[in-house]
Amino acid sequence: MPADLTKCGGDCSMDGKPNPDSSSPDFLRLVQAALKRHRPRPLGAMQSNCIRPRRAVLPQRMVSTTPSSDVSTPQEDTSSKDSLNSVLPSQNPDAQKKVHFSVPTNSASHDGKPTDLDNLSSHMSSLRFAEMEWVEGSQIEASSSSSLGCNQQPGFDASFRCDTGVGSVLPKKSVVTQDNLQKFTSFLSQPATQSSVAGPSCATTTSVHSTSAPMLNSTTRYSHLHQDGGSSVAAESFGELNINPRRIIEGVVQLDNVSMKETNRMSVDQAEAKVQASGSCIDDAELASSREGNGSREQQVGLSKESDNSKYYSDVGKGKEAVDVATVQPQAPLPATITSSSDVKLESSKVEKREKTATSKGASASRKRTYDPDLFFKVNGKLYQRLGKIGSGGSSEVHKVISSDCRIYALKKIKLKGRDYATAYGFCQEIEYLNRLKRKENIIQLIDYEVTDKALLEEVMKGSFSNKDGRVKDDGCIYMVLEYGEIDLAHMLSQKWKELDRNNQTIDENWLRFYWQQILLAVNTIHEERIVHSDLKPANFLLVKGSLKLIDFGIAKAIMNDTTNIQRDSQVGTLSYMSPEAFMCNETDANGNIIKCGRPSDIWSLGCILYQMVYGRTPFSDYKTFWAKFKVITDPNHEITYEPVSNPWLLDLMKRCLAWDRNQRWRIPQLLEHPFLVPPVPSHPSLSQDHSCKLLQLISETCTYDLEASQLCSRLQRLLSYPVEKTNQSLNSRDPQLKLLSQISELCIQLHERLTNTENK
Ligand SMILES: Nc1ncnc2c1ncn2[C@@H]1O[C@H](COP(=O)(O)OP(=O)(O)OP(=O)(O)O)[C@@H](O)[C@H]1O
Repeated sequence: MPADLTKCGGDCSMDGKPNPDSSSPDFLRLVQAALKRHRPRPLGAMQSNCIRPRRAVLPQRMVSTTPSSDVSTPQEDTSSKDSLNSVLPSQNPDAQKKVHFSVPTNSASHDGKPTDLDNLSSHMSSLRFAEMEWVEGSQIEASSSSSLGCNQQPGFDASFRCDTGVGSVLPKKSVVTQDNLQKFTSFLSQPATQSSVAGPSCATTTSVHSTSAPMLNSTTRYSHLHQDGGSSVAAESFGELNINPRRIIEGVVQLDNVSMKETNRMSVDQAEAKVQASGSCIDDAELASSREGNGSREQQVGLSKESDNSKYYSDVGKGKEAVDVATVQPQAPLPATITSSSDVKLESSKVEKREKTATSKGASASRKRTYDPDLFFKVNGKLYQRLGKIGSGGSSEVHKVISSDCRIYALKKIKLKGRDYATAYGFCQEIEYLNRLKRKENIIQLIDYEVTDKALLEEVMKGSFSNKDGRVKDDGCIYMVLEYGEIDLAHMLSQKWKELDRNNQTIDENWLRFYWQQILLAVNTIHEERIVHSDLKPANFLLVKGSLKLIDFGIAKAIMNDTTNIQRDSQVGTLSYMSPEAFMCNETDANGNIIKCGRPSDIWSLGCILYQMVYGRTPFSDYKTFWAKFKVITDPNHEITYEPVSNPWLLDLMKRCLAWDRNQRWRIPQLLEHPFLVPPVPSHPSLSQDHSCKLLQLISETCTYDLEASQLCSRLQRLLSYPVEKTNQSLNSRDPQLKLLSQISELCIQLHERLTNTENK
């Protein structure tokens, strides 16, 4: 079974029912005991999803406000071409990044039901995954078994309320331990940020370590994020001094064998002298940056005063590493706040000088290790100290890290060695998408990245893909430095439902509205960019500074310019959130059209998320195995069960998203206008005594599920109740009176037609 597939479950035991395959009392006792030892940390703790999904992008155009067929002929705006097209899957059919499972092409009948289960079965077994591994409710087993692809870390809690597709992996320790403290102080004192000779970051990463940064009690101390998304541990205390921490951090050139205190007190001139004396390759441009960044000596003095007060800083700075000159090629452009003013000052001659240095030193020198790889990651010459593992997907490990300027990030490391080029190519596409989504506030921000296999990266960037059959031989890795998310929606939901269960309550509608709207806005952002995510689930929404942001574009796909759909070679997604068409992708439907996935597929996943937010479980959580889910989700006649809810609009909303026919599903702009989010203005209290509106009230009550009729009723109510407010003019003269009457009669006719049509259906 492919490793990715194991993550697809997402169908961990979220509904609290025992997994029949793991119900051995002894086993459960052991697992429970283990979990009890590791209580989750609340906010600030790291999480991980245990069982991962797979998923899809679309070319640039406005999102249609009307649903359109996914099986349709080209409908998209062909004029909008973008760079992503060059790496579209259809152009590179083998480039499917994450192949979870592939349902045989002929295994489904036109109505979507599997007709040749034997074929399907043999196909699936050829992929070497067993049905039992998909048993829903096996979250705990999944968490504790690497065979299920969830490498839960010790010290993490794995308790769930529902099948979020995420292992609740809250790190027991997200702060630097005393043991690591010394190493970290050394890190701060060392020339951790090297000049990346050829990269764009080289001009910006003249390294400088703030000695006054509060020590690494990062979960509690980092107080606000900068624009680049990094959580600045230092920011809080700098703020007190009314000093721009960035300028100071970037301004002080850190030297080896110079204690932190000394460095603090060192003037810019002294720093320059030291740099020159050290024979490092930090050039004038960086020193210029140093000058500019430092602001004033007074600032440094202020800074050192603060650092003097910190017991942590008294014995640091005995760095052993020399300033390292990395020769990493330019890759991700750094965000504005990371790009220092030195960028501007870099003259072309100096850039050339750097490039020469880089070339002469050779590639091997660039990655020469002068740091402890167990403690640090190096990305484009910048060191990041590990603070703890956040989680691991089928393809990656994600770590919480801190940079030398005391910002907290998430670092995603994908090992490429042994992978086929098509898969590796797909991984690189995530970078492509994240670059495309830069500065989109509801998408996690990529701060920096490095692909150690330069040839591969070059191919992705050029959009070519020649080495289709080969495997990555080198010890290649992709490193992505990402904005750090405090908690994901899966864990938030898990905690919320625990709380609700404890107090015997149901979900608070305003809570629901708040997060649902953010979810919609985030997905709208990618849909507007013609990207289909394909793996929407609670675990892929991270809370960053109180806002939900979308992550994991590992299997996202771009919609071609001339279509509304993405082309897939295999089904992708997390089972519990997968749309019927995702299960049947590339099959033929009843009309002989090829079934494709598009934005409606994401809407289905959103429906599953909303359902889970409302009920605490996903719509198909009762169906435990892969086959049971496959059968029920692909059955157009299957009726999803909806328990009663107090707000009929909420029910309506879930149904709009979970319509089996993808053409019936609402698009995001419509969902954003749905009455659940934008409730109709309630009638004025006096209206209840107003007999003229009684009829409308009665009609409203009988057409709860008819959005259009309800809206017509409320418009009529408003016109009748507040005619002046509506017309914005006096009704004393005949003209406005007649105008109003004609408006009312028009609405009455529309309502009449609507109700007649509904009756006749
Ligand atoms: N920026 C981030 N901040 C905090 N946590 C993150 C961040 N990015 C990812 N994570 C966490 O790390 C884990 C793995 O991340 P991600 O889903 O991106 O990996 P992946 O390998 O692409 O997963 P898969 O391939 O299985 O879908 C998840 O639990 C996620 O919550």
